[in-house]
Amino acid sequence: MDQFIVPQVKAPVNGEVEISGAKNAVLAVMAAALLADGVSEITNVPHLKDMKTMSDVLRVIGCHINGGSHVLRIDTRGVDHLEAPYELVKTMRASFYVLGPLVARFGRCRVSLPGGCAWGPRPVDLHLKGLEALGAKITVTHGYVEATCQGRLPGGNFNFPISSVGATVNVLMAATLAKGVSVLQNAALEPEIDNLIDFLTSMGAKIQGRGTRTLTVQGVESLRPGTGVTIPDRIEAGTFLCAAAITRGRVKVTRIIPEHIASTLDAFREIGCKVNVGADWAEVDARQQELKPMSLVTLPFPGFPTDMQAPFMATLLSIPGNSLVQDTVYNDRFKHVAELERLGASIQLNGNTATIKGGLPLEGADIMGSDLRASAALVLAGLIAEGETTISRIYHLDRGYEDFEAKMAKIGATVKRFNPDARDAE
Ligand SMILES: CC(=O)N[C@H]1[C@@H](OP(=O)(O)OP(=O)(O)OC[C@H]2O[C@@H](n3ccc(=O)[nH]c3=O)[C@H](O)[C@@H]2O)O[C@H](CO)[C@@H](O)[C@@H]1O
Ligand SMILES: C=C(OP(=O)(O)O)C(=O)O
Repeated sequence: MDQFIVPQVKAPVNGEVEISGAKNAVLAVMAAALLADGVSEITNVPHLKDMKTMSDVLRVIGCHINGGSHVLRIDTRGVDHLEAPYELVKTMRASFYVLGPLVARFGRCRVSLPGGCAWGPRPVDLHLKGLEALGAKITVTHGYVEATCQGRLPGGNFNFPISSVGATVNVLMAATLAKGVSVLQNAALEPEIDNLIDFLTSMGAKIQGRGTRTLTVQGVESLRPGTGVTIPDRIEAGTFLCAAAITRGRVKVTRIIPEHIASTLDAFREIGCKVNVGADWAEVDARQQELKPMSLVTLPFPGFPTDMQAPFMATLLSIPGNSLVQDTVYNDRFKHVAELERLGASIQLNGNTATIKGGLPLEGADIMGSDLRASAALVLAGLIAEGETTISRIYHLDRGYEDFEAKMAKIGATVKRFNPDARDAE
C-alpha cells in the first residue's frame, strides 16, 4: 500500500494550483446517466479512484464506459443487471446513488447498503424514506435494499427532516421519471446538487427551484442521454489554500467558482489571512501575517463545509491560542485528532467540539489516514512538523485529490509517494 513521506517545508509555500472537477459532483451525474437509454457525456472529470469505483458499479449493471482526457462517456444501452453488489458499494458510499435511477427507470433493483463507515454511522434512512414517499416499495434484507414499483413511480412530496446531499441526489433523480409532480422540501443546497440539476435538465427533466430548498419536479415518461460539465472541486481548492495559511505562504487556486468557497474564504479572513478573489480564482496570502485563533462551526451549504473541517483544523494548529472546531454535520468526524496528536498537537475533544491549543511545535512521526479529508489534514500538518512525517493508508486521499503530489510540488511542497511493499520485495 502506498504511503506519503512529507518533509518539513523549507520555505513557506508559494504558487498557483489549477483545481480539478469535483468528484462529489461527478459521482451523482454518473449515476444519473442510468435514467436514459444511450450515451451520456461528462466533461471536466477528475482522474480519481472514486471515478473508477463508480465506473465499476455501472459496468456491473451493464453500462459501457469510455472517454478521453477528463471526459467520460457512459453508454447505458446494455443495462441488464439491476443490482449493485456489496463488494463495490462497501468501498464507496456514493455507489448507493444507483438506487433512485434504477427503480425509477426499471421498476426494480437491488443495491447493497453502503458499509465500512469512514468515521462513524452514516445512515441512508432518508434516501429510503424519500423514495417511499415517491411510491417505491422498499425492503431491506441480508444487507441489501430492494426497491420496486408497479410501472412508473407515482411521485409524491417529501420534506427532508435534515439537509442531506446524498438523499437529495437519490430522491431527485427518481422523481424525474415519476408519473406525477413531486415536491422535495428542505433539499440540500450544495453546488453539487445544482450541477446534477443542470445535467438532469440536459436530459429533458423538468425541475423548478434550482438553488433553493424546494425542488418541484414534473416527472416525464422518458429522458434522453445528457451532457454535463463538472463544477470545480471546492474542497480541493480549500485544501490547497490551507497549505498557504499553515506555512504562512501564498497560494492562488484557479479555475474555481469563488462563490462555492465563500464560507471557507471567510474563515481564512477571520484568522487574519489576506484573501484576494477574481472571477475564477482566489488567493490566500499569509506571508508576514500574524494569524489568530477562531471558532469554526460546520454547517450545510452555504455554511462552512464539514469536508474542510479536518484540513482547517490542521491549519489552526499553527496559530497560537485556543481555537474551537465544532462539526454539526457529522458529529463524530474526528478520526484525524488522534493522528494529529501523534505529531504533538494538543486537541481536546468533547462531543462534536474540538478545542485546539495552537502554536505548539509539531514533530514528524508515522501516522495513518483514516478517511479522505483526514488524510489531507495529516499532509498539511506534516508540512510544518519538524523532520519527516510518514503517512500510511493514503488510498483514502487518492479517492479525492487528482495529481496531489504534482500540485503540491507546484507550490513548493514535497510530498513523496512510496510503496514499502515494493521496497521490501527488492
Ligand atoms: C459523495 C458525496 O457527495 N459525499 C458528501 C456528502 O455525503 P452524504 O451525502 O453522505 O452526506 P449527507 O449530506 O447525506 O449527510 C448530512 C447529515 O445527514 C445525515 N443523514 C444522511 C442521510 C440519511 O439518510 N440519514 C441521515 O441521517 C448524516 O448522518 C449527516 O449527519 O455530503 C457530506 C456533507 O456535506 C460530505 O461530507 C460528503 O463529502
Ligand atoms: C466524505 C467524502 O466522500 P464520501 O461521502 O464519498 O465518503 C468526501 O468527499 O470528503
